[in-house]
Amino acid sequence: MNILALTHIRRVFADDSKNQVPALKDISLTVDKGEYVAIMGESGAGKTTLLNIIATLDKATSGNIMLNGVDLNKLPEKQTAKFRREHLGFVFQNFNLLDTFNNRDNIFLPLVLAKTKYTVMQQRLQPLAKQLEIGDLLERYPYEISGGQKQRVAAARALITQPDLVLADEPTGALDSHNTEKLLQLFEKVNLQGQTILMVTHSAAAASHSKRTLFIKDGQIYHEIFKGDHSRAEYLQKIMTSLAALTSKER
Ligand SMILES: Nc1ncnc2c1ncn2[C@@H]1O[C@H](COP(=O)(O)OP(=O)(O)OP(=O)(O)O)[C@@H](O)[C@H]1O
Repeated sequence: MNILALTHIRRVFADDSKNQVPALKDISLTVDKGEYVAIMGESGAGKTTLLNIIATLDKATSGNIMLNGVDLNKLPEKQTAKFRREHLGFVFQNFNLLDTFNNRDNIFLPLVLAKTKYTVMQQRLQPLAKQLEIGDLLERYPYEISGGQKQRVAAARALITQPDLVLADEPTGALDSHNTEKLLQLFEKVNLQGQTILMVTHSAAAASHSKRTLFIKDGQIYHEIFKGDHSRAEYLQKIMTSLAALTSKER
């Protein structure tokens, strides 16, 4: 069953001199429930534009987009924030935690906005905090913890609503190798538990934790590869070969 379906999505921006910039030309893709998809491509290929449209932060110029049976083109403007909160989880490169709230309240924020009972919030947090190794950090503030810890708090905030889809934009971009590995292992684990994940990354190593990698070039899907029965090392090799082809001047 697919949770996300994009059909012939185009996004054209008008730049300062009113020139048309076709950021996405004709994107069709589906993501099944329980998939873990990485999106790669050179700078300017259209990855963020694509993520913003899926995140309901931007609207396509044309084409259809369905998320869990909801036509996002028809979602009234007033309902987008609520829809985002209830159906999507976000993990960003720069964490986006609020320094005025402690870590527990940062994690609870989407549930507070959804008027969830405190006991339910606590019940959901307990196993997550254990899995993410942040149990001892909940009373501290974001500015009192490390980057890796911040990203695990942000992951808890994304996962606590049990969203249909987690959207991750360069989630390991600001992390050292140890914390990168830790976060990627966590993503793999929650994906095995059924969480659907879509992750934009510039890192082939990060993409090799996914089950499928999509390559975008000039606003179009250029190629996709599946992990299938390959080992992580073999999958990584395939990703790197595809990336080399993607970035070579002849193509
Ligand atoms: N608001 C905008 N107005 C005009 N052009 C835009 C706008 N946003 C993006 N673009 C253009 O659309 C294209 C795709 O941009 P996008 O940010 O999606 O690329 P990206 O693949 O995410 O790049 P990066 O890896 O550098 O973040 C680029 O040519 C960019 O300059």
